[in-house]
Amino acid sequence: MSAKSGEVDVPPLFVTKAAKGRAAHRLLCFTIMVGIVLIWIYRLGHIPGADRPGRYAWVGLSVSEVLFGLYWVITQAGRWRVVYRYPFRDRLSSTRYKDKLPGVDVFVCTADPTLEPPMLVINTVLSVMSYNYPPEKLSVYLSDDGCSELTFYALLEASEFSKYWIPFCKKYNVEPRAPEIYFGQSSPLHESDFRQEWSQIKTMYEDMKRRIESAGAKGCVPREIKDQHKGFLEWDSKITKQDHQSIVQILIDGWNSQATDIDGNRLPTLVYLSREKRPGWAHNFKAGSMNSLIRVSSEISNAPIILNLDCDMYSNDPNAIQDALCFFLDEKQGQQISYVQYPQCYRNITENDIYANASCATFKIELAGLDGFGGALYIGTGCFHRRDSLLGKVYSKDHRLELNSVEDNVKGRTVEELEAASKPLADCSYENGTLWGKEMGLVYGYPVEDIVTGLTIQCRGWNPVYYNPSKNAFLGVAPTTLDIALIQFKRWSEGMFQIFYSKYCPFIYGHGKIKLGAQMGYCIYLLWALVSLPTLCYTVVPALCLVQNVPLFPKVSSWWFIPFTYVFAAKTAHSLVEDLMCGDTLRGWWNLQRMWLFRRTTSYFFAFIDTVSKHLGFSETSFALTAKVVDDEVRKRYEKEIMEFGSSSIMHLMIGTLAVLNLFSFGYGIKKVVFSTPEALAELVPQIIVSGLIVMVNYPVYEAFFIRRDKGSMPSSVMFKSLAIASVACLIPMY
Ligand SMILES: O=c1ccn([C@@H]2O[C@H](COP(=O)(O)OP(=O)(O)O[C@H]3O[C@H](CO)[C@@H](O)[C@H](O)[C@H]3O)[C@@H](O)[C@H]2O)c(=O)[nH]1
Ligand SMILES: [Mn+2]
Repeated sequence: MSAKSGEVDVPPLFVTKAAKGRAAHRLLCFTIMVGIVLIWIYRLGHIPGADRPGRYAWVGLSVSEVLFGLYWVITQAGRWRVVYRYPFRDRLSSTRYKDKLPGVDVFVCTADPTLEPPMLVINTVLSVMSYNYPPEKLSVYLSDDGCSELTFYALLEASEFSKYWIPFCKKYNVEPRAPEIYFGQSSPLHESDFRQEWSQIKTMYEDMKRRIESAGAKGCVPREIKDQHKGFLEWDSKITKQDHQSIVQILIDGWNSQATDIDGNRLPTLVYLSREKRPGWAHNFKAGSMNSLIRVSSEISNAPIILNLDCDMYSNDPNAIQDALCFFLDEKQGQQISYVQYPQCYRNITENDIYANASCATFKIELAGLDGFGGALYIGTGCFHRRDSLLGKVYSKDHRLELNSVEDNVKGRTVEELEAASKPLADCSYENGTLWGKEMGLVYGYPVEDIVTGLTIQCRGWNPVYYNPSKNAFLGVAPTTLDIALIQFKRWSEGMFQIFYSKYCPFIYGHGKIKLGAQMGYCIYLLWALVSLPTLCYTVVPALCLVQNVPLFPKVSSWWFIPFTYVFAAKTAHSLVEDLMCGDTLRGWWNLQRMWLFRRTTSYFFAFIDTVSKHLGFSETSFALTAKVVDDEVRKRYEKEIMEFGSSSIMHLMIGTLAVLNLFSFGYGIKKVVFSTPEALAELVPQIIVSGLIVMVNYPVYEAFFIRRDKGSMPSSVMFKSLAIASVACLIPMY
């Protein structure tokens, strides 16, 4: 910067670099595109005459291939301009920024003490309370949509335990700072002060865990404990999850110099919130809870930076705040940055990731690709926000980060005064007639509140950042059964398709506000539900036509066979190489292919159906919470990477039926190979290959049908239904 402008030239706090190999990748894309166009030309030029069978099937496949091709073009937005971000944490620690560190409010959301056990929740809370960050600038808020006395009790215990845990963490620099994980990982070898303290803290932790879990088993908090804190008075006999007043309890008043740990150091502020719920009031799921958190925290600490976490996402890096601040505080580019999104990584991924939860390529490449177009997604957790942009402010040049401290904001008020002042902000009626949920805070009406909110923030002129550090900053819990995994994807794909169908459709809403690449990038996800249709067509039609000897592809010996083979091989090889480069195993990649098929034919398809039925007014938006705990037997199977089919859900029926159908057609194909002339065979070979591939991918389904006998195998009712539906389908003539 020139001396004229009066600013000093300072080294940047972060840099952005383009990924390597862009030219080679673009060349590959080009060849694939040529192949896709050739396929379209072939389809158009070879439609069977009205007198030949398979005309409709042909049209179906053609439409599918056009949709696949267009969708493929859209997905290129995630790979065209990949960029990586590199913050310089060390530069931030220079004296230049010492007194410029902003306050940080951490929001943790929980919604159900059974699906999200209090111990899990407080581990997350403890991990963020012990960040290497000045405690007087750090406040942690827990929003409990479950309004559970047990969760409150656990948080109260955690506030006591933190007085020992935080100094222990900082003194010995232990990691990670979620005690459950830490104590489960290692133990000090040598006799030392450290070891002694380690055992003390561990015992203390286990005692606390026992108390909390026994209260959980009884379903209530013991009387003698309840008498120790005024907060329990809120839970009278009438309270239920769906019907209760606002509860705000400040458990640690971090601005008070008396609130210290056992070594006399200040503690971060800790607040419990359960917003009001009343029958008949829409509570807008997580978005509603986040908006209450924004308001309540503004009354208490009002930090300019907000970190938003799901209750299962513990902090794995005690210095993560510093990294994120490098982006916000950078002199030149920081002003415009609205949020810094981290990838959603999991702690419980097995070696070959049977349910493909890790999505390496998505997190390592695609999201970084969207960032290249200025379209970094907000994915709901692991995200640092600027309070102002989250509140709905439009970006402007003279915007600055208010560096107020908790103390300034509290203005000498007592804990009771603050609680009383913030409760009304969490009441149902508070938002009436305001812009909350529309132009302020998180957007209401979509089960993926995060994606749509991120989009609106970008359209207001802000520039978010996607940052994927080599050391995971947060680790959550991934689904451990097929059903849970598919239901999660159903919620996502449904929510995203609803956005596509709304006024927020990126091509319309984002037009002229964000780059075309970013608009397309959003649609990679928003169109998930729609790609279920061509995928279903491809898994059903070639198989049905095969059993009736109706050819749908060019002969193997024809030139036209080449583009089909090339597009398939190039895309497959590309995804394999990409996945292996991202650190996945070969089996992991194979599992991903299976989950790709399962998700598209179940989650996305049912999401599509539900979206349409909602559009017609048959049903309402819901939010199916992802369970974070399963019973021991199920967990063991997950750890052994055995697929869990043990329920007769519609998802399983769909998967089973498609698997059986392709097994039939593949069997029929093999019979043909053995008994027919090469002439009669040549036309059907491509379909035999398609069915063969589907059969290979579906191997665990047959195993669950015919071989396995454990509780995670497919219920026999599902098997009989699948067999029946597939057999009937094979008898329908194809015209
Ligand atoms: O009414 C609700 C429902 C959910 N939650 C919380 O929202 C978080 C996410 O719910 P979860 O069931 O774990 O969903 P996931 O499928 O893991 O969520 C992903 O997708 C969601 C959008 O569908 C985002 O909100 C999440 O941040 C993102 O992690 C959890 O902490 C819940 O406690 C609430 O606070 N209130
Ligand atoms: Mn989750």
